[in-house]
Amino acid sequence: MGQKSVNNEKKEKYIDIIEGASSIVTERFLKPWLRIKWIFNLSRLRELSKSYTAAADAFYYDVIKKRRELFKQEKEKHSNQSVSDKLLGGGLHQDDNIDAPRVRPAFLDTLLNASEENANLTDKIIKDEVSLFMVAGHETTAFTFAAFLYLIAKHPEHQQLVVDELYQVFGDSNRPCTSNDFAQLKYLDCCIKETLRMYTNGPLIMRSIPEDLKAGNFTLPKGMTVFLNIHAAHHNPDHYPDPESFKPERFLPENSIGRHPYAFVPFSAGPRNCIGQKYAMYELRVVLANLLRWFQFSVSDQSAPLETTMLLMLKFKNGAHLNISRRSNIP
Ligand code: HEM
Repeated sequence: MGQKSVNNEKKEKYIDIIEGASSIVTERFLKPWLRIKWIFNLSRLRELSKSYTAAADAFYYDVIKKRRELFKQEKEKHSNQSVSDKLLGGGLHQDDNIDAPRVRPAFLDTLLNASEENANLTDKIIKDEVSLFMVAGHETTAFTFAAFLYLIAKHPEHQQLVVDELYQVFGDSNRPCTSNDFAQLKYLDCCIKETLRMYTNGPLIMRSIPEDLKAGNFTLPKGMTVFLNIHAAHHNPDHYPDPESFKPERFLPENSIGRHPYAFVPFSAGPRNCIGQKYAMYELRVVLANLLRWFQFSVSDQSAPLETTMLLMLKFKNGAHLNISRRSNIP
């Protein structure tokens, strides 16, 4: 959002708010009668939900206010130049190289800039967008990083294959990984995909049906809300034999021939799929490539179970505990 990181106290408060709000959404997932408005309003969750929403809104409005102030200051400083040119780095195009060292506009800056010309883009709308992106963009990638590192730590033979691949691409150089390297990082990609399959962060999504829909022998009536179980699709032995095992090689091109296009949908599919998919994959590849070049990951106890829980999204109950050491071959 173009913000320097907030202090720890604020960060912890924000995490508490999001976890509290997520637990209410999860409870309404699991107890469908709580999705009936008047029943929900009679429950203890209503007041709790209102207080979380108020606290979260205050946090987001504060982020927007501070950024808007900066916008104003910049405008006054460079009154004969467009604010966006100064604050956003200027002259950006969709197809600019993402690795180029020029300043790219933060998402919030783009919205603030647009709101200067369009009064319909109110702070409330901006707040809704900021909150959606903060929640959808943080937890998801953080969880996937943790799951990947856990799996790779538990399976040193696969970790070695990724490290060998990285060595082939980077050798002893310490230049950073960029999108130009992605085509050569095939096994890393397989491991990321296998992580997204095994630990699908959004295991259940919901859709409202706009018209009667035939599904096998059933007709689902128009207006019904259905759950789509992505976790189940990702663990279907017809598509993924031995589904509970970590086998990144399933995603090698030669082993993916004939797999149903919707058998792997960690970012969902269709018009409301994940808008951050491309960015998330970019972030995962760059960060994980760099981490594995410098550090080695292992687990102390191979047999220790890794418990997960659902709090709107999938989470580790007690974290994923890893041993990390520097690689000896660092130039
Ligand atoms: C590993 C990382 C990620 C995973 C697994 C993931 C997964 C998903 C899934 C499954 C959905 C669809 C939910 C549905 O169909 O109801 C979704 C939606 C969304 N994601 Fe992601 N996501 C990730 C990263 C990100 C990032 C980094 C951003 C933003 C920078 C982001 C922004 C969004 C937004 C805004 C939506 C809502 C789109 C809409 O409703 O039209 N996601 N994500």
